[in-house]
Amino acid sequence: MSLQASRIDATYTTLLQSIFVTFLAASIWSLFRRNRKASIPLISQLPGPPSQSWLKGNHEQLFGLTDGWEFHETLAEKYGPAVQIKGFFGSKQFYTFDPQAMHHILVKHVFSFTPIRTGGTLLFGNGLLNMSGEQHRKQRKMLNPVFSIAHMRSMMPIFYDVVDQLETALSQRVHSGPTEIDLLSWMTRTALELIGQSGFGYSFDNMVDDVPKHRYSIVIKELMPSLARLSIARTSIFPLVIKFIPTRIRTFLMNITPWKTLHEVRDMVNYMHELSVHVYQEKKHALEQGDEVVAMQIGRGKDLLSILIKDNMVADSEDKLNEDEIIAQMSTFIFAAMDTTSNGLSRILHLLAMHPDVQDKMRREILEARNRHQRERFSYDELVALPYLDAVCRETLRLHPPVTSLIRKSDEDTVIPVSHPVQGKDGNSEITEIFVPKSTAVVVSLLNANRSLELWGPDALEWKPERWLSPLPESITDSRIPAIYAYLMTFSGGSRACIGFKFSQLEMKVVLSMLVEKFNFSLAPKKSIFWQMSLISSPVVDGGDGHSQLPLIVELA
Ligand code: HEM
Repeated sequence: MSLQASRIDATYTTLLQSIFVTFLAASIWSLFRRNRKASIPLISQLPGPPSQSWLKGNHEQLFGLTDGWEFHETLAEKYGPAVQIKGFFGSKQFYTFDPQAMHHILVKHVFSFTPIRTGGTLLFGNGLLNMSGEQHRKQRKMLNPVFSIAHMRSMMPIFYDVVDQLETALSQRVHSGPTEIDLLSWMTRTALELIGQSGFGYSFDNMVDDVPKHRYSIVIKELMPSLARLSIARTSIFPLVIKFIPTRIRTFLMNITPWKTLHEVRDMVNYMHELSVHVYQEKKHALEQGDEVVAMQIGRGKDLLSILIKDNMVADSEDKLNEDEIIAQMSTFIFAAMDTTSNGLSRILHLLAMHPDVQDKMRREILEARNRHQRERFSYDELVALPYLDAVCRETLRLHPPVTSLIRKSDEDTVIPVSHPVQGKDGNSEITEIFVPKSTAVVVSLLNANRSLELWGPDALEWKPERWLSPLPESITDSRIPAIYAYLMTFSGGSRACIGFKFSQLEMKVVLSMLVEKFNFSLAPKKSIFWQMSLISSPVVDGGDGHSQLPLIVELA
């Protein structure tokens, strides 16, 4: 054999050996993974409540208007932080408030879990709430700075102007003595006006009329009930239609479908979109005319939209958002900001009415600070430095998060770890991670995370603002809970966490500091208030007609 032939032979043998070794390693790895996968506990091995029916599973209990609270409490008490619940048609769902599992779902693998939304892109276009992956990252990059503390500070005058109008409206209604007022309605008007003026430099409401007259205020109130009437078509048929049928054919089909509610929703969505386009065009036009013109507008150029348009103009081309994306943020912000904040604020007012001692203490703190600073309007720093006001806000957002659960769908097979071993439903096994197959619904309970006895201590279910005036227990500070704010899951965590949480905090503090100083709030006789659980929890009168309201007695303090 020639030297060259034997070299070729040796190379050939080495190549074959390498292929064999690689193949062997891959087979062992795949066998190991398969065995590991097979040995990872499944959702069905987790403890959980019995299903109400094969068709609906635990769905109605999970979002039950009246019994939802009890159901969530039972889940935490009886089954712990990693639970098996049932969805439609016997499907298995994973319910959790375990810190490590939440970290996996909301932070580490955030884009492998798609949010299941009420209206999705149909309602709010390509706004932040509906984006995922790279597109979401790009929008967040442009929008995060818009919500900076510096911008919140510069919005203070707009906040005060709106709340001044609220204060005047309430004063006029109580000048002749204690009067029953539906404060939810006023908090909703205030929240819409605040996001209108400081979000887009646009006024929706003069805050004078008994009921708001602007069509947007009416539409935004009617939208959710109308969507609810679209029922199962909204969650099961519409996503498929959006995915597979082009927009033009979709619109044609929608127009010829003889369904009144569908047409009403179409008209509302079109109207909201047209208004957003109109506001955007006006803002852009004003910005082109220069700072002097902008300064004369409602937002004085300090509103979120003006800041976003200006930032977007000078952004690198790969970071720039297109016009549709900017316009879509307007409905997104209104939807995300209005009912969350107004119900949060209403909850605080309700609790203050139930606890006059807390209300008095808060009023004393505000009056003392007013004397100390000798000014009609607190500066940003003075306002956020009021400890008791802060404690009342935090404690209410802890015990009563307006959004109680987040619902996600897993986009791939995944293994979710938990912080502490969970006892399997057989009573013997200790589960430290759970195999969650692709397309499984995952429910993150913000409510139970905030109320966990293990994390917050034995008094976790009590409303105690004082807990925030001394150091929190190590069980919560060391828990590695993935919260964006004060160890509370109220605003979620990770890169999809609430972008408006500072805005909302500020809004609450401006409203409370002005109202509690001026007015006294007490419970209306013979009207017991019940908070119903839905997408965003809201108050109703027990035994009433079921419409959301918060009647309280208001009088000058
Ligand atoms: C008490 C008031 C509020 C609460 C409890 C709240 C709660 C939340 C929660 C839990 C999320 C996460 C939703 C999810 O991942 O499925 C979220 C997201 C969001 N919130 Fe808030 N929010 C409040 C106020 C606001 C305000 C005032 C704004 C705007 C000015 C706002 C804008 C948004 C936006 C745009 C998102 C989507 C963020 C993203 O996907 O990147 N929120 N909010």
